[in-house]
Amino acid sequence: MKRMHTSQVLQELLSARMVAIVRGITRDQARTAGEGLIAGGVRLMEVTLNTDGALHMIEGWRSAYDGRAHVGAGTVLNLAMAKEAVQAGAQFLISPNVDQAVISFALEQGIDVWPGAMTPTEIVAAYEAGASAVKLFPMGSLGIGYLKEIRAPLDHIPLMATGGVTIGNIADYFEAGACAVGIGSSLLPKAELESGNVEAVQERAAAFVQAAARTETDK
Ligand SMILES: O=C[C@H](O)COP(=O)(O)O
Repeated sequence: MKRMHTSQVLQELLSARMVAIVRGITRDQARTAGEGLIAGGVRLMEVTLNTDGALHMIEGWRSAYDGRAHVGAGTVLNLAMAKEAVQAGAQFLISPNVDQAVISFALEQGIDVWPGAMTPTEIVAAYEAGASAVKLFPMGSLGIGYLKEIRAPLDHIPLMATGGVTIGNIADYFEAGACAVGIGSSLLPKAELESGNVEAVQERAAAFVQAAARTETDK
């Protein structure tokens, strides 16, 4: 099995411990989001492919924030979408599902792929196929207890908890064993993006970055 445990993007994920997710935003809002996230210290940013103009946003963020953040594609459901995302410059691929063709393609391209899985069988299948981490989704519905139980037999697999992560519960996910979290709506509220308030995005992003940062008590 090919695995990329030493990739720079994975190291960044394990160090920053958070990925900012944008979904369903406009081009103007992507500019506001990008500027605020970067200013707030976010180092991994994902545009979901079910966002109109997602590929342009990935291209735009890549050229605007090169060297400051890694930009990836989310909601990569199949091989065709994976190819488009990589063509646009995506540096990592995230999915809500486990698709072997997407994983194989990412490995061929030397790009990290973090498929979304819920059950132990799906999680192990994704990892055995070569994913460098697995997105545990949807955490908002599964709950912290689920993550804790899954970690017991699967503590060799880095799990990125995604769905329902807020500033109020983010610490619980790390305590339960998440290697990182994916954060969408609570990090980038629609109203803030609609008003173009870069400072508000920056402030919120900085609070999440600080909450995700490793402390001495972390394992
Ligand atoms: O795919 C990930 C989710 O869209 C993020 O969920 P969230 O908005 O609850 O953070």
